Amino acid sequence: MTVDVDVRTLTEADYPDWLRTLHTGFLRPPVATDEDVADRLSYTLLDRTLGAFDDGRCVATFRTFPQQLTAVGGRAVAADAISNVTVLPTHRRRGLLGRMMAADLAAAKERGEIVATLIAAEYPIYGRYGFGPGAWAAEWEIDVPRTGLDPRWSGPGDGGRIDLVDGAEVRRIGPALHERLRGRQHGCVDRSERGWRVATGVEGVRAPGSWTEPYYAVYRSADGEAEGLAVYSAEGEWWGDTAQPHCTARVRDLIATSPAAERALWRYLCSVDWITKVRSGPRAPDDLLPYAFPDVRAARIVTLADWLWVRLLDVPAALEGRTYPVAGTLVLEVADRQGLAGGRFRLDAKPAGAQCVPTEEPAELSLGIGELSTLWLGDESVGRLVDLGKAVELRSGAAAVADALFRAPRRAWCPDLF
Ligand SMILES: CC(=O)SCCNC(=O)CCNC(=O)[C@H](O)C(C)(C)COP(=O)(O)OP(=O)(O)OC[C@H]1O[C@@H](n2cnc3c(N)ncnc32)[C@H](O)[C@@H]1OP(=O)(O)O
Repeated sequence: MTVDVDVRTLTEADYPDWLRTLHTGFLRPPVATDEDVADRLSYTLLDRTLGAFDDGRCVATFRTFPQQLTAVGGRAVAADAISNVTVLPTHRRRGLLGRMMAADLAAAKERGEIVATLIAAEYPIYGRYGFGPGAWAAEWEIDVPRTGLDPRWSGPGDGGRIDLVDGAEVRRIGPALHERLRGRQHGCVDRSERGWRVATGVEGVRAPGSWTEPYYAVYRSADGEAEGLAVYSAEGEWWGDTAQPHCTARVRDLIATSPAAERALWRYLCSVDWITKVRSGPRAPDDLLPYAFPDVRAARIVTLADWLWVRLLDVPAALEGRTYPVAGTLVLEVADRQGLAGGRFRLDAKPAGAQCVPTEEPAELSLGIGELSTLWLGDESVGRLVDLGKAVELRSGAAAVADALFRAPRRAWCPDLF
């Protein structure tokens, strides 16, 4: 069935209807209170918010905002961050997402954004639009008694210290700490001031009583510099059948700018009396975490899934925006069904910098824009893509060259959900 549905940007008057549709699409109660509308409008960019309207009623939602995404090597590139994608169940599978996505990606390219990003609700949705999974997330569960850590531990032995602080202190030191992390961890995205206020309960609390104040632990090095932050809550049985407390610490955020701070914060969480389990929240699959314990098997991955999806909109700018561990040259044939970023490109990479330009030279490796987007964040093997039939080696040895160029020493990590 085809319907005459209008896809366009919003006016403020459209917003309550748009918000009810968003809630319905995400299976939340279809109610937009005045407070909810006012709060969300305070940060929503209406000219980057799309709706589909059937006979004047909003039936689909799509919102984007400008974002900075850290490339391999630490440089930030401009991203079009996509969120709030829904289509009402009455209007699904009629191409509305396709129309909104096409309009948005064209607008993002026009604005000069180099990549688009999103966190996918389901794996099969976004590959068709040229996205590829760029950073995976692992959630770990730590069985604290099994770690083999000395239970008498009461703080870092490296001259640093851990202090419990309040939300105001987190708003004071958190942003700078995160900026330093973002400058060294590819896959990270910038956090807004509002994000820190939401994370500390002073903004964005949508239902009375829905906010639970967490604990905030800050690691400071021997010279007093804040190098790490762990935000966690606790839940569980204080006194169960075993006459023992069994509590779980749920990590809402754990960021650090030094390995010492990171290790000390995991150690701290495993030293809190009554805590017998720790849930890590989304971590890089190669997180330091399990090796912080004498018994590495105490930390088990309970979920491992694609997390941050990336879509290159400008291949030369994206490939020049990251670093490469070795020097090498590669001619890539990039297919893009949306016609936004494909073509043949010659990459001249050196550790000091790269040049990428369109070329007529014979291609050495051919692949889709989604596969190149995945490789861009350094988290996939070209050889594996060739074996899967997702990349084709047109010159023998090209996959090995590409692997040497694209792989990063550590895996990408995006600690944020947006
Ligand atoms: C970034 C984020 O916000 S992630 C959140 C995404 N939203 C949700 O998951 C909420 C619930 N789902 C929905 O609202 C909708 O089903 C959406 C947004 C996922 C898809 O919207 P639709 O308008 O139905 O998609 P549309 O008709 O444009 O489909 C385009 C193609 O994607 C496919 N597709 C769409 N959704 C899915 C899915 N969930 N799983 C597999 N394939 C899908 C369609 O079959 C279609 O394939 P085709 O091009 O081969 O025919």
